[in-house]
Amino acid sequence: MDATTKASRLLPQMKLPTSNLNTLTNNNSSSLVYPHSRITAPLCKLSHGGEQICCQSNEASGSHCSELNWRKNNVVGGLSLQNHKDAVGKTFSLVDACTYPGSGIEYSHTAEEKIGVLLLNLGGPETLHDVQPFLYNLFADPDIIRLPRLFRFLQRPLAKLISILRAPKSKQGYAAIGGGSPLRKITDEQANALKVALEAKEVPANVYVAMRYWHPFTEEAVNQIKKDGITRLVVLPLYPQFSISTTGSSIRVLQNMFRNDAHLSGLPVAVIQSWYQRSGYIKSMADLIENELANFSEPKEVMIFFSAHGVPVSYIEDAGDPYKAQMEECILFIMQELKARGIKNNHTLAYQSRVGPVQWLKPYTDEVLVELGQKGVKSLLAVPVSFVSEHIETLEEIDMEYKHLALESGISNWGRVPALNCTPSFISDLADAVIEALPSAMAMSTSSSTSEELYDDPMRYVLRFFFGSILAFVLLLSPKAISAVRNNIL
Ligand SMILES: C=CC1=C(C)c2cc3[nH]c(cc4nc(cc5[nH]c(cc1n2)c(C)c5CCC(=O)O)C(CCC(=O)O)=C4C)c(C)c3C=C
Ligand SMILES: [Fe+2]
Repeated sequence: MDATTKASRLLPQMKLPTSNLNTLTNNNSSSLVYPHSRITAPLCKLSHGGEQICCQSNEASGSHCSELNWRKNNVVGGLSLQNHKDAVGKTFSLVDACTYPGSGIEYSHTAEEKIGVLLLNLGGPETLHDVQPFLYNLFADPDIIRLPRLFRFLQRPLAKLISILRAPKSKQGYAAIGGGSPLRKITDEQANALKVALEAKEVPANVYVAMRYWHPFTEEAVNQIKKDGITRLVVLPLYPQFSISTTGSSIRVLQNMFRNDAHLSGLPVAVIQSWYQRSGYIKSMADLIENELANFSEPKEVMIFFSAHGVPVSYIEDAGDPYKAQMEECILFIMQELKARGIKNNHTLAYQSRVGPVQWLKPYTDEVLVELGQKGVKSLLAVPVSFVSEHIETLEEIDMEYKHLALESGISNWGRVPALNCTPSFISDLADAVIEALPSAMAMSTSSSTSEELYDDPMRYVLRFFFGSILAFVLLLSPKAISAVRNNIL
């Protein structure tokens, strides 16, 4: 059987399964311990303006959502529908647990089918010269600095100000890890490995990388997808857990691009929102932890210290970001897997990398490290858990700053689990996630406006930028403001 025929076999030509539990276990995964990825098809699952445009909203709470039932029966007790408020303050909905459309949509595979996989990632500065413009892109994102509607016009001037003020500190960090972020190189390697893994599973696909804040930007990737004539697309964020600030932000950008493009809005797309619950990911993480524990002289005495990237508390409490809940669930699954292997170490979860004056998710990694040292913990294994590549926060913050702090606090044996990067079992599981998502792909429908449109009118933008700049300039000149910013933001 040739590869295209095999791919066509995987893409059902009949009505897609709806409420039959077996349909969910009828995939490549040999284990039934953990549920599969959370998939949205199409991009229109994220709606704006309180307008309910979630194609599966009824199914999510009803009998169509077989994965939900299965999840409930297997540890998780999953959410069926999550309501978040995006940066624009409007509600959008994510169908969280429905794998299949279940709406009687038929799909016929043809030999001309060209499958694309779009990997979403953050991006990082490649040189020290890139640091400030990279930070500007990050802080100009309304999903990263969530200003009230009234102050939205300040977004870009504020981004400029904060990026200039933070750049020296960030540059120090990037200088310490060799003068730039390794993210592009590692993500490209993951993309290549994923392509090879898909080919090995006889599902040939082009794999694209779309970075949110640095090259290759989402626009570049999407243009290439159009040029290549991709006919079915799976969007796969390289973040295991969903956050408004990461996957949510990238999907918002994609939505805007797809909505405004006749070709793209007709392209069948499936979005994998989160995949921390996949057995392949959980087992790969458990493998890494098990390997590192073996390097300690007394492995059973080691505290397993999960360190996740933080988000401001308001994301969880006001905007309904599922990030914290998903993170806790993810840790639970990894620890269950370790227990099943006879590894019963103590563990804890803390949040790192806070920026700015607001409250971030607690407990904070630096504070917990000091407390553990004071309590007499002697051996500690740090496990970065919100990201799957090495990056500044593993290589500099954990390996340098936190290690130093831990040793100073009395923890004498320090270890750190490497990021998954191109670990074969992990890449193979991502390939399975893509294959499982393929039948869900649907064309997006047109939806309502977002904050980006604010900037569509050049005159409005110029006026806002002008007044915003004056305000930022006044702020910049105020010594009080400078010391407040220096103490809190940097
Ligand atoms: C799941 C991962 C991440 C979440 C959630 C997240 C939220 C978030 N981040 C900032 C601010 C910064 N992040 C920076 C770098 C950075 N962030 C992540 C991941 C998440 N961010 C990664 C992987 C990286 C590193 C990229 C690299 O170059 O290697 C930075 C820049 C570095 C620095 O100056 O510390 C900032 C700033 C906010 C405000 C936020 C949630 C609102
Ligand atoms: Fe970050």
